[in-house]
Amino acid sequence: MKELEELRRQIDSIDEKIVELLAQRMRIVSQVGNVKRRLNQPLTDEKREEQVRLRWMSLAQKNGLPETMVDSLLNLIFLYSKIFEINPSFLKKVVVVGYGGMAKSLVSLFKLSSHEVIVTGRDPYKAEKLAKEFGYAYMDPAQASRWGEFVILALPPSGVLSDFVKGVFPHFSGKVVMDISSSKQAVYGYLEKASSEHGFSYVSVHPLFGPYLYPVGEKIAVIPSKTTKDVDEVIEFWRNCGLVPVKTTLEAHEKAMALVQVLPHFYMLGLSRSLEKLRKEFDVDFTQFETTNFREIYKVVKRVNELKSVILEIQEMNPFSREVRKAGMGELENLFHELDGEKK
Ligand SMILES: C=C(O[C@@H]1C=C(C(=O)O)C=C[C@H]1O)C(=O)O
Repeated sequence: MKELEELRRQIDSIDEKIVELLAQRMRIVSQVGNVKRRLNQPLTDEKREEQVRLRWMSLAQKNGLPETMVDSLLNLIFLYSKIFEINPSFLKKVVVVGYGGMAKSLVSLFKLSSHEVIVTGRDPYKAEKLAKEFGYAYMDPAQASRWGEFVILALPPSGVLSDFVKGVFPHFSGKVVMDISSSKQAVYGYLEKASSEHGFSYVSVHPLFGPYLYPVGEKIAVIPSKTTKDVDEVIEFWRNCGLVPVKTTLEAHEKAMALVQVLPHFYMLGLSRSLEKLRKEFDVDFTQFETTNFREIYKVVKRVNELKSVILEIQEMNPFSREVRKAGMGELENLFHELDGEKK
């Protein structure tokens, strides 16, 4: 017991040094950012990253550490370096309307990249609670919208279409307004029209990740509209938050989501139901026998069930849903007959 405690004390003291050194590295990275801005150079320097990587690899080899470990650590360090290099003059006043999982995920990113943030929403208490968690403040929706430069509608489509948001439209004038819905069908045309009536710049975005904290390195789809003034500024903003922006069109986005969300979710819901049905029929607890593949698959099945309301909403709203589900069914049937045929 004593021996374990002593070893853990040593680990704690080393961890302290690692964190201090990382902080020191990030402070210098931030100075590099200043120099690059003065010299008008891009923040990412792939050649330099390659040199750093080679140097780490050789140091790791000398010290008996696996290359894969160095690789993962460096990927993370490079990612965060970009955030620490951010142009302070690029920092934005961001209003987050909403306090759900995705609102929280985005606020955590904004915090990481030092943007100024106000959280607002229909329920002031819930909005204030989220704001305070990250050291930010609440303002009422009208006041917040006048204060902000970027307004993020982190709401489900029903929220975007509500009278609550409609009432705030007049205060969006001159701002950049973004929705984050995964299915754009209901909201895109509506917000585009509102933006031209109320004089705001509308850009639709879709974070391609779930409601997790600090989703650095994940992708975000960016869909300009007729009223989008400066899409490059928006792309730069999301890049500076540590995300990877993917510029696209409404149609390409909906088609891609039909393949990336509608079809896999459809299969997963079907799999979930079949498993439940067969579990009863066979009277067997399959979870005791899970294999490596099954464990991964079942994790997804469970997540899909947890997010069922959002998932059903996407099934309902994506304009290509029916077509994609039909194709999916057809292929399952083909497969069924093929496999049946092989048996005979
Ligand atoms: C810090 C720099 O900026 C970026 C971050 C790097 C790093 O973390 O080592 C390396 C290259 C750049 O992409 C730099 O150019 O030195």
